[in-house]
Amino acid sequence: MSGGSAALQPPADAVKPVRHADAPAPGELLGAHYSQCFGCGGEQPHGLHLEARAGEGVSLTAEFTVQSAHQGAPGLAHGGVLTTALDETLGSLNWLLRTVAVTGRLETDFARPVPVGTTLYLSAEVTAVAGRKIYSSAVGRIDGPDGPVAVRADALFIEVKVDHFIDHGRQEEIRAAMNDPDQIRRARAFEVNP
Ligand SMILES: CCCCCCCCCCCC(=O)SCCNC(=O)CCNC(=O)[C@H](O)C(C)(C)COP(=O)(O)OP(=O)(O)OC[C@H]1O[C@@H](n2cnc3c(N)ncnc32)[C@H](O)[C@@H]1OP(=O)(O)O
Repeated sequence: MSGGSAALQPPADAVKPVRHADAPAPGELLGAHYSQCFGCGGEQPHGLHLEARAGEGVSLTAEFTVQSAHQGAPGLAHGGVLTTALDETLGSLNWLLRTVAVTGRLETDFARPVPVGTTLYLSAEVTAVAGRKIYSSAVGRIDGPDGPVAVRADALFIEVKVDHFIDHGRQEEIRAAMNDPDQIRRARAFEVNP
């Protein structure tokens, strides 16, 4: 992990993250937080369909296979798509804290090109928490979970209230998500602390 710029260094009063008592058990799939999410949703034909699995502590692993719709250069993944995979993986960590948070800052290093058809093996952890600020890091490897690092990222997520989404999201989608009779799906669409 690269450590990131000064803005991504936790302050002196930062504390270790605490896994929520009801966080999914290590090894459990987290599932999509929202079916229309470009990162993890099942109803986005060209989305990443990223699958995240809880790890120990406040960590997780995730996988995503690069499709032809994800190209930048011929036969290679677009860098922004790889950053999306990192963002989604890092964002999923907040479910283990049961905290509603959005990405404030995300810094990505691209270490190797990633060909179409490649599965990216991601691992991520929350490193520190300071008030509303959640610091986390992720790496993505190719050729297997222990293969060479292709991408890495450091991020700062900022805790927000659910109103953040209700105030800023398009009403059509907000209404549909809030009307979902599945309580867990409804909660997870907004990463609500139940
Ligand atoms: C349906 C979805 C499901 C939820 C998502 C779950 C699945 C994951 C999906 C991937 C995640 C995403 O892509 S989320 C979507 C992309 N992100 C966004 O749309 C966020 C857009 N930005 C914002 O709405 C806002 O800027 C906020 C909420 C991030 C911050 O605004 P605020 O609430 O007014 O807070 P503010 O006072 O400015 O900042 C609080 C503290 O954080 C620091 N801070 C704030 N921004 C930064 C920054 N970029 N770099 C460094 N530090 C920062 C401030 O200095 C301050 O530190 P101090 O003074 O306290 O020390």
